[in-house]
Formats: sequence, structure tokens, C-alpha cells
Amino acid sequence: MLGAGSWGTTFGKILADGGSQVTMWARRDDVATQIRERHRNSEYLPNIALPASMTATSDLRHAVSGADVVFVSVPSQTLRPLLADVKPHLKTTTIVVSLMKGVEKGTGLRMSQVIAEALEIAPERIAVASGPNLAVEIAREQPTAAVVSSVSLETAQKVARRARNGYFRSFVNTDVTGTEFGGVLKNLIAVAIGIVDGVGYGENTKASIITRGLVEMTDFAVAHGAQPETLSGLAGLGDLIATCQSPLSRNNTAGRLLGEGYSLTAVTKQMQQTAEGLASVAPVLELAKKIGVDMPIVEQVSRVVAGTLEPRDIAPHLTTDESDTPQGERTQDDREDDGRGAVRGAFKRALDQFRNGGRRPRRD
Ligand SMILES: NC(=O)c1ccc[n+]([C@@H]2O[C@H](COP(=O)([O-])OP(=O)(O)OC[C@H]3O[C@@H](n4cnc5c(N)ncnc54)[C@H](O)[C@@H]3O)[C@@H](O)[C@H]2O)c1
Ligand SMILES: O=P(O)(O)OC[C@H](O)CO
Repeated sequence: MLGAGSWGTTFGKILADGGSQVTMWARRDDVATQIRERHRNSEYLPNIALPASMTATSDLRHAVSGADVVFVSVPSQTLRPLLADVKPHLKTTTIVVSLMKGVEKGTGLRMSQVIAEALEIAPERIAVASGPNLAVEIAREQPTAAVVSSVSLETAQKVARRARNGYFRSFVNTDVTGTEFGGVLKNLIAVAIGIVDGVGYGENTKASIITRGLVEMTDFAVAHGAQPETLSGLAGLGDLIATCQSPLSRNNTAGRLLGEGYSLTAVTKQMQQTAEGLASVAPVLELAKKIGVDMPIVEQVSRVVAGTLEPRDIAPHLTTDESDTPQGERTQDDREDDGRGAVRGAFKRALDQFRNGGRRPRRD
């Protein structure tokens, strides 16, 4: 396991509790020593006892060489330089699994794409794991599910079998794009939710943003080739719910501080851990522009982050500016109604029935 922060350590525990022999790699020798000798990582997971079978090192070569599967959980923007050091020590059969939820600044690449490019390995040797996975809850062994995805179903299954134990269940799919973008995009919506929370807006605002956020996530991911079902599964809606409603979420917390009026510099200084959403805003908007997808929520988050929009003015779900909409095209607001006509008809009939004292209304 490369990365001994909160998620890397927690996922290492999941694997060890599932019966795998896990070696953690930590950048800092004191963290590796504490995990190896005291079975603790008190900085990232206070009061959590780690499995005795789990070992740790700060020697990258020792961690990687001989490993059947290498999991990576470092901040997304640091992945590429780390992989350059990993490459010489990797076996030709090793599977590499990304646990990260960001895109690379500058290239806009997803983490699995960075892995393929930097390590020059085939996509069949790469998997990603994602889902509603707040590390601290899982470290306390609260029952949780996730998705492991690879273009090779066999690879996904191999990894999922290892990432399974009495409190953690991994499902599989082959939609790597949808699974990864689900994790990236929910962070941005969680920042938006944090902002409105910080301002003091209530549940209606948040529910509107979460719901419209899911539309925005799905449009973006599907335009990049993802399956829409993935976005309504654990890696999309599931993670969106967990991250938007939990004070444990760093993205949500970063948003809340912005909403309370702190500047981005002050927020980043206060955060001891990784809030990927802050780094993903710009590359996601660039990708959205390239592919022609509207992202009013991410757009407004980006303006609050840049300090050009007052947090109290954030209301991305009200955006109805159609001036950029080509004639004949519909805005997202129109699209919400798609297919709902039938539901409205049924709803009206049920209401009429209720008003008629249980008798079915006549359909003239
Ligand atoms: N924490 C969670 O609940 C959670 C859950 C699911 C996914 N994730 C994702 O996992 C990834 C890692 O997040 P985290 O929560 O473990 O972050 P973290 O901030 O807790 O830990 C990051 C780790 O990476 C190390 N690191 C920092 N810079 C590095 C560099 N230049 N080279 C090598 N290592 C470096 C740090 O020392 C630390 O051990 C993120 O993409 C995050 O979105 C986190
Ligand atoms: O703490 P966050 O905001 O990085 O969220 C953690 C996980 O991604 C939740 O699934």
C-alpha cells in the first residue's frame, strides 16, 4: 500500500483483515515505524488498532518489489512523480489499484490513466476502487460497500476478493471511467454543499444542489463514455450522499470554511489532510468545456474558490441563463422534466381518486 494517510492505512487494514499480507509504504520513517512496531497510525487514525499482521516500511523498493497487487493512496497531484520511483521495482504481472479521487492538473487525466501512462502498463493490469468510504468510519469497522472496477473483469474480481471482509464488501464493474469520475465529481458537489452549509442555508438548498449535482455528474461522466448506471450506484450517488452529509468529509469541511468566509489560502492552511475537490475544480471545468457539458454547480464553486463570487450568492440550482444555449437545445432545467409527464399524470389521477373518496376518476 503506497500512502499511509487516512485512506491508505484504512484500506491496508481492510486488506489485512481480509487475510492479505500487507506492507504499508509511508514517506516518513516515524509513521512506518509506528505502524510496524505499535500497530498504530495516531496522526491519521487516532485510537484505531491496526492488524498485527500489517507491516510497514519507508523503503519504496522493499514495499513494491515482489508485491502481487500495489494499491496507491496519495494526493492525486503527487501520483506521477511517485510512480517514476515505483516503476523500476514493479513485477511485470503486478496489478496496480488506484484508491484516489482526483484528476491530474494540466493533463486532466484520471488516476488510472496516469498509472497507465507513467508505468507503461496495460489497462488490464489496472483497477480502481471507489464508493461511499469515509476512512474513519471504516477504520472503526462500520459495515460499508465499495466498487472495484477494471476493464478486465478478472482483474476487478481478483482485487475485490482481497478487499472483502466481515465489515467491507467490494462489488465489481468494468466501467472504470464512471467509477473514477463518480469519486472525482462528488467531491466538487460536496464542496458546494459545504459552502451553503457555511453560509447557513438549510436542507432545501442542499437537497436541490445534491439532486442537480447528480445530474451534472452523470452528464459529464456519460459524455466521457461512462455508463449512467454507475453514477446512480455506490461510486456515484452512494459516495455523493456520504460525502455531502458527513462532517468527516474534508471536501465538505473545506467548503464549509469557504462558506464561513475564509479565503482559499486560509482553508488550505487549516486542512491537515487532502481535500481533492479543491484541486479538481479547474481540470474538471476544462474537460467539461472541451466536451460541451454544462456544469453550473462546479462553475459556481470555482468562482467562490477564486473569491469572485460571494458564498451567500451561490445558488447553482437556480441558474437559468440560456443565452449560451444553442437554439433547439434544452437546458438542464428543461431536462429534469424528461419522462416526468407520465408520472405527473399518474400523480394527478391518484390525487383525483383521493378527492373522489377512493373512486377511480373518469378518464374522458
Ligand atoms: N480519507 C478518506 O476517507 C478517503 C476515502 C476514499 C478515497 N480517498 C482518496 O484517497 C486519496 C488519499 O487520501 P487520504 O485521505 O489518504 O489523504 P491523507 O491526506 O490522509 O494522506 C495522504 C498520504 O499521502 C502522503 N503524501 C503526501 N504527499 C506525498 C508525496 N508527494 N509523495 C508520496 N506521498 C505523499 C502523505 O504523507 C499521507 O501519508 C485521495 O485521493 C482521497 O480522495 C480518501
Ligand atoms: O473526506 P473526503 O471529502 O475526501 O471524502 C472521503 C471519501 O471520498 C468519501 O467516500
